[in-house]
Amino acid sequence: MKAGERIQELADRITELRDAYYQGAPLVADAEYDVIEDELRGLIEANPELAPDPNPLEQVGAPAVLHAPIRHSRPMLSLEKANRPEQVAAFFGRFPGQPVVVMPKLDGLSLALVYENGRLARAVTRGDGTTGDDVTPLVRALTDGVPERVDAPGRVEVRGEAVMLRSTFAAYNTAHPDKPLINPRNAAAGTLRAKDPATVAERRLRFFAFDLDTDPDSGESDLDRGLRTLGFSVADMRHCADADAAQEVIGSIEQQRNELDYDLDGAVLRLADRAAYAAAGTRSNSPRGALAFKFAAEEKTTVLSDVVWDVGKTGKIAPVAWLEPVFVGGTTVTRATLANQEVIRARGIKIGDTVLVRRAGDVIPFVAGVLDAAKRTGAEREIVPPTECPSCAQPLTEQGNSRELFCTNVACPAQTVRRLIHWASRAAADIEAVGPVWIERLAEAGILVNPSDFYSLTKEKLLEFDRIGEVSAVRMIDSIAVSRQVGLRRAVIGLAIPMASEGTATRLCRAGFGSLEEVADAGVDALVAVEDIGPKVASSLIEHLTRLRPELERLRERGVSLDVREEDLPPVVVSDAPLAGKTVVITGAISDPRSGEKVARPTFQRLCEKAGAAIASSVSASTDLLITGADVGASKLTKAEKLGVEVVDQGEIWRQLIAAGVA
Ligand SMILES: NC(=O)c1ccc[n+]([C@@H]2O[C@H](COP(=O)([O-])OP(=O)(O)OC[C@H]3O[C@@H](n4cnc5c(N)ncnc54)[C@H](O)[C@@H]3O)[C@@H](O)[C@H]2O)c1
Ligand SMILES: [Zn+2]
Repeated sequence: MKAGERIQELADRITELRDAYYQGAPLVADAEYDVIEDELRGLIEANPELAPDPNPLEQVGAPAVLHAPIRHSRPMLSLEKANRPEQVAAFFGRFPGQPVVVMPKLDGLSLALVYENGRLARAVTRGDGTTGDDVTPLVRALTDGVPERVDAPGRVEVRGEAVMLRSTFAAYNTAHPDKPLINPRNAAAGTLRAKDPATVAERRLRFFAFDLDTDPDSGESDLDRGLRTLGFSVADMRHCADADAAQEVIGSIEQQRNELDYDLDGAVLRLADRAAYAAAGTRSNSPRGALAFKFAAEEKTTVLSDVVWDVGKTGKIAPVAWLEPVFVGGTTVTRATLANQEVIRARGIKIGDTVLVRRAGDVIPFVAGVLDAAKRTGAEREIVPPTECPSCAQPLTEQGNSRELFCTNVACPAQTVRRLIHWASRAAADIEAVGPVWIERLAEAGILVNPSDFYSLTKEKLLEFDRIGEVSAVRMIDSIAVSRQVGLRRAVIGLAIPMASEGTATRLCRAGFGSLEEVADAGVDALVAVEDIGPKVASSLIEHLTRLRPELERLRERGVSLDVREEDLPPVVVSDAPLAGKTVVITGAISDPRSGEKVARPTFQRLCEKAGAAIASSVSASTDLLITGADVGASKLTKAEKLGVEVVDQGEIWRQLIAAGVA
């Protein structure tokens, strides 16, 4: 094909994809759309004379269907993209000596908030960049972080991103299996397209500011400070003196991506000084004073080749998608969850479909839906839920409004294997040397049925199997022996009692229960008296521990400890506790200065607790100390600095712990 034809083809496709995307019904994943833009950009660079007219690469958004059009005071643009360090260096090269901030590129939709004489006058979407939609009532009703008043005279315009938090997105999809949202970005955009705020009341959004327009003679010259002074939550901006520093911050934002409660698709570099940013001017569709560094995609499309119904440790039968391998969220994904039959029905998914796979954060990958149903050939097959257990062939029961399927046969072989694997897992007995494949083999041979059976295994028994040598057999037996010290907390986890979470196990220990038998004998009232344990969790504990009574006896007979372990008890605070009353956050790698050995985070936390500290997981205004180990990420430090939290090196804390006799 000639370049000119290809250029036109790509331009048409981009227009089509943008229209669909900005109407809330994308046809492809963003990463795939970006590939098409990149190809077009490359072709136009090589053949400038063949540039299409109009050139979609010089336009912003799509000519939206506007209900209440408002013209922007200055255009709301797209951003120039980069994905290589040289491009970051080139950006710094263009603005020698100018301070630059690096911040996350939030994946939501941009809004312009206009304040007149201190009052919110309008909230407007980007639209086609020149004209957007007035969405003030929806923003007022649904978006957190948009103050009604700011302390500034005249006209002030604040721009930023409205996002749906991942937690809001997940909670909404759990509560509404019949009408799931595709992803947080699409959900945010859809929310602000609603006709009536009441219909989308559970879809709350959050606004993070990243741009400020005020009377040039007044206010702060630094963007971050200017926005904070007005009372906004600001995209997390970090000042960087040079390209190396910026590249480091970009790396740390990408690394941190999984821990954040919002989607981000890159990092934005921008001149920190407002006047310098304005003076840099714009290109046809992007400001010159900013650059977007793109991260690896968390969503891709691929073909759903089959669906397998998997029996879990509690008997839940969950649909698992088998996918053509796809690189997403930093790994190659071949399996993803489809949640339950309601979700499959609501998303209209069939075998053979091209589906959107999302792998964001630490959540297991899931199939978010079919994007382009027009691509169907007719060869797709319905996904039919089973009527009997794929493992034991017993009839299934349906539970809850998402109609989850359960096999209630306690002797179900698949459940047995899952429960054994769970018992051996890290969070429970941690039988490191006996992996899932071995557990399955031993279960098939009838040697393993209950967790207690691990503890009557012998080296001789293992050596009867094919493909196992003396060394591994000994390793397996040793590993099982060590796991006899499992203790109350991890045993509760390992027994996979429905509704009892890891938190439940921790709280039982801290509430003073001395053993698993004590919990089993406690009665509902005593269990409900424990913090955060409700009547349902309490009765599930009693029901299952009563059923498991003979198993508990067998475990005891075989030398397994079901008593509370010292480390799971509330810490006994030493007298003259050096950290008494302090809320501390620990970050970085910790090691004992006396031996140089690495110390696990929970162990160090425990020492700090004994020294009187309360442990928090993230830095906030109520944090007293940030204790830093080796290799500390920039983000926590910046945050501590901003909030005025004292930062202390681990060396100083170790000195205090040792002096107080804690360590
Ligand atoms: N799937 C599809 O079919 C399809 C179609 C069109 C576009 N898209 C996607 O939409 C995006 C298109 O680019 P675009 O021009 O709309 O946006 P962009 O990627 O060029 O980025 C500009 C936008 O980034 C946002 N942003 C977030 N954090 C920011 C920050 N800290 N500072 C400045 N801006 C920030 C703003 O909303 C701004 O409008 C791409 O990610 C593309 O993949 C997808
Ligand atoms: Zn079964």
